[in-house]
Amino acid sequence: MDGVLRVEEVNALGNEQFVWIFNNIVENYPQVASAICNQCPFTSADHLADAASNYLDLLPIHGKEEVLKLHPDLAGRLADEGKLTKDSLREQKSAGLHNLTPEEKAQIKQLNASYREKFGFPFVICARENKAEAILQGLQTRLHNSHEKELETGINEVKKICRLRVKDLVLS
Ligand SMILES: NC(=O)N[C@H]1NC(=O)NC1=O
Repeated sequence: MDGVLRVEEVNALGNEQFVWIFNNIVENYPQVASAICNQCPFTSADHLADAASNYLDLLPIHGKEEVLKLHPDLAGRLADEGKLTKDSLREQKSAGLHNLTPEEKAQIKQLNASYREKFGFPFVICARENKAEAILQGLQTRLHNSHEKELETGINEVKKICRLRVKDLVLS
């Protein structure tokens, strides 16, 4: 499902339509779409994703933490309850997180809880670029990082997720 709109079509959208279409390029954070819609015309899907990335980079520390907090845990409660956004559901499935063994599931839940307790925001990784095993490995490794390093790493992962979501919506 790569690309539904040509960039010319994106540039012809009104602000409201733009925000409606790109509302979840950052999970549960339509503010990014509102903030970049007046940067039209875009030359490509990557140009639009760059605008979203720049917006995220310019957020103050607290704003970055808030963005991370809007992400559901991987293989967490919302997944168990069928309450993920359709984007997150697809991403988590692509990493094979719906096929974890009970032991792996218990392990990821425990690591997610330790991570959240240490940093105050959830562990975020681009699930489409990783398989379950790499995610578990990443969680274990990243738990040892500093708060500053994880804020930066988490936001970089949000940018990767965002770029792939933009490319789902815009022909590239
Ligand atoms: N916690 C976390 O990383 N969640 C995100 N990752 C991803 O690829 N989609 C998500 O919802």
